[in-house]
Amino acid sequence: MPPARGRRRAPNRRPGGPRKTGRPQDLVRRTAFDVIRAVETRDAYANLLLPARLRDRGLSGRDAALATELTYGTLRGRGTYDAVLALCSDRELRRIDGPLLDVLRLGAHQILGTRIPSHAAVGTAVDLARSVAGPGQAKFANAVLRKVAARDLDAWLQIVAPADADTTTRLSVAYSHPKWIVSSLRDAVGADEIEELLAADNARPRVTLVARPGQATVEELYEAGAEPAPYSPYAAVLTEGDPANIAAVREGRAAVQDEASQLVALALTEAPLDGRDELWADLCAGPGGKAGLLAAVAAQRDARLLASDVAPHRAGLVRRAVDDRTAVIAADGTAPAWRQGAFDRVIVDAPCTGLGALRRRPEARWRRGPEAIAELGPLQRGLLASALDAVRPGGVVAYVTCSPHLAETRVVVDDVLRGRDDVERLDAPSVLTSVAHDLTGLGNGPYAQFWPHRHGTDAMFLALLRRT
Ligand SMILES: C[S@@+](CC[C@H](N)C(=O)[O-])C[C@H]1O[C@@H](n2cnc3c(N)ncnc32)[C@H](O)[C@@H]1O
Repeated sequence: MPPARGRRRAPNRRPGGPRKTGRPQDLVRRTAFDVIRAVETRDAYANLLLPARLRDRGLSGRDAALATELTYGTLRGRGTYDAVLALCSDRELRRIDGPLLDVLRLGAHQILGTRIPSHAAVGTAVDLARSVAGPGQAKFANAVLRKVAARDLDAWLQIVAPADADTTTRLSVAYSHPKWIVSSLRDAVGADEIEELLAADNARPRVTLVARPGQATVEELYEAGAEPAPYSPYAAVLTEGDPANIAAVREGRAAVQDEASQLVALALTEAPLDGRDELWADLCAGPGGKAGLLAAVAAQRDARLLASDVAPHRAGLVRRAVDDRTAVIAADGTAPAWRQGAFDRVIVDAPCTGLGALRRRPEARWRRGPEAIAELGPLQRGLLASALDAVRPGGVVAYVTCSPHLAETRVVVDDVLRGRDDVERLDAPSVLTSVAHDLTGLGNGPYAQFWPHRHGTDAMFLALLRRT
């Protein structure tokens, strides 16, 4: 591996914001850095902020792809990179200023997680350190990153995550997940599959589209360059290109939506029901992914959907995803604005830790600790209880989370049902297999659990409950 050389100061470098006339490569790294900082300092979401920054800075094609890879890779690998950096730095990481530490993480990712030659990775990171933290810190960054570059990732992993370490610690460092998440995921998936799951969380997710029935077809998406998706009858996979370049997506007839999200919504529409099937509700609808699909299916069946979310701006986003036949309101699902027993089908896609979507939101793993589980529990139980009251006897409720954590999934459902004798559990895996092609591996029922490593989807949980 060639040694990293000290870089000369680039002409016209300003210590502040990115230079408009800079080399694209500087702008690419600066853009990744700015998004990583915003995630760190103001709880920004990388998947929302990055596309806006790429647009503002005129980055497209390969430059946009590199900025995306650097941003997501650094956020994803932070746990592993911090363990390596801690061994390469004579300062404790917590004593390093936030911006400089983020430059070091970005540099470590380029060195250990990409094919960028080490000397270029170190050099560009040192330039960035000089720009955001000054010349003295650039020297420090150079010294640290040259040590990082002395080994490849496998060699570092043998040091920071040795085979004889305690399993949770080893997996936590090797797969860059906080220990509490490793433990929780192992409780949910089992010891045999935990490594595959953690590895899948670190893989780049495929972009899946939904062709909203009655508005677009998968054939239309194939013609636009998408490919068949394995499970959902309405899904297509986009292997390259920007979804916004597809007319059906631009016109709101199709959308980006994970296949498991599509299937849990479809399962609600197909769960067996006696009698009337006219009025459906989505109690946690924002920003409208599942509501968009439910509204499209409802229109074909002459049913109507009420889509509600407690956050007015999120209810506003739902409005854009549904047709005019759908009523959209901002309301607290635990304090119903509707009469009890009003609906035939209700979905509660409960607010949760999002541990099932770590592929798409890599920063989520660092954002909250295990206390989030306890904080969300009462709300999840309140929303499910309210949904069961909102559905008529014989009607069906889907309880959904984008987390496989047992305390957010089966424990919530079991707790709520323990207090009532008017609910029966339907076999969610059977209903899901009836709406999907070739779907297995969802568990033995009555609940269903999708997994990134088994299905290539988010780890979505589904319970289907019928009022008696
Ligand atoms: C997991 S997201 C829903 C995602 C949505 N179903 C979709 O497919 O796009 C959870 C939503 O619950 C909403 N929420 C949180 N507390 C709520 C409450 N008390 N009543 C209704 N909605 C609530 C949040 O604002 C958030 O939009």
